[in-house]
Amino acid sequence: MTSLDLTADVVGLTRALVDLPSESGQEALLADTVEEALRGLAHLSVERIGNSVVARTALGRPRRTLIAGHLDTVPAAGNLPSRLADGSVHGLGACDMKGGVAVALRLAASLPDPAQDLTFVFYECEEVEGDRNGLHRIAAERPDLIDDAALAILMEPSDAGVEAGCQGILNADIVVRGERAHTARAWKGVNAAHKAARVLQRLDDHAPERVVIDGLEYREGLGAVAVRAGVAGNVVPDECLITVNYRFAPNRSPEEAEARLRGMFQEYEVRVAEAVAGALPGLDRIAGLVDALGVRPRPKFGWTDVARFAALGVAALNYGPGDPSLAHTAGEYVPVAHLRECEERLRSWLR
Ligand SMILES: N[C@@H](CCC[C@H](NC(=O)CCC(=O)O)C(=O)O)C(=O)O
Repeated sequence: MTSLDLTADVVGLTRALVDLPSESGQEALLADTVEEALRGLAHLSVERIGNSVVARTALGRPRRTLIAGHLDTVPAAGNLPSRLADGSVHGLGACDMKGGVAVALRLAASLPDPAQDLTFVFYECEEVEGDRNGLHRIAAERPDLIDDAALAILMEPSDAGVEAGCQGILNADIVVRGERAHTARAWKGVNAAHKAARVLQRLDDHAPERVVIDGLEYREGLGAVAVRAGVAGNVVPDECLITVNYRFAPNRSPEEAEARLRGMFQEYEVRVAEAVAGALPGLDRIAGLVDALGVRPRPKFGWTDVARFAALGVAALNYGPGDPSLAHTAGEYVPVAHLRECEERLRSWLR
């Protein structure tokens, strides 16, 4: 098994993490490697839950801060192994979010006597359905490991600035029905794939809302991410499923988001697969760290586990290296300057 040297420079550590592939569901080797490295640090007690690793100090400080990063990545896109070019580390997960994980590991190794107690969480399956998420499992099985923090810092890519709150997600299928027929006598049937064009057009015409909360403008999004139809090459399809992904502002509940989607497609069956709340920015609760970092918070458009911490009553924010708009792209990278800046700023705040 590869060993991680947590005393090494954050750039080398980021590259080592990228070079240990860990698509969602396949994090075991990376989790083993992270666990082994953390167990070598006498000031941390380490627990393993599935393929997630939690490491905590127990110094009796009056306040505890939690720093978390997910170990998984989206599927590879010909972007391995890592490479260092133009002042950035390139490769699968470099931006989302092995750069952030490297910063957190460096902090775990280099702060034996911090001003606050610290909890580090490196977890599995963030990029997939919520019930597979490692933090979901920890919250269900060992809430004591994470619910005593006053603040949680998610090292999600946020351009080395603070992104507050996060938007909710709703995934659903819109079902378009037709009638089967032999394609040689297509006029006897109704082609559901053709009728689906009306749904796609409505989605294309839709102008997503912009919602301002605490001075931050959250941009909603609604679009098709898959279209499925087809019985056989000589059959007029009687069903077409259009899968939509709706990103809704954090002041809407999942129920409200669902009602809005159903209202927009009243004449169709809408099958909701998953609807997860976002998190309000909560700027008053994160002001201490935001002021110390000297940054102006921006809104987080992607869903992150700040929502889970908000539900647990723990104040949380996104602060990590990498441009979030590069997340999930084949060309993702993380600038070396962001890695160094995030590490240094967090270290001086925690020290
Ligand atoms: N359980 C969720 C998981 C999706 C999480 C993912 N988050 C990010 O990509 C954060 C990076 C960013 O945009 O800043 C997402 O928003 O898709 C699910 O249901 O898909």
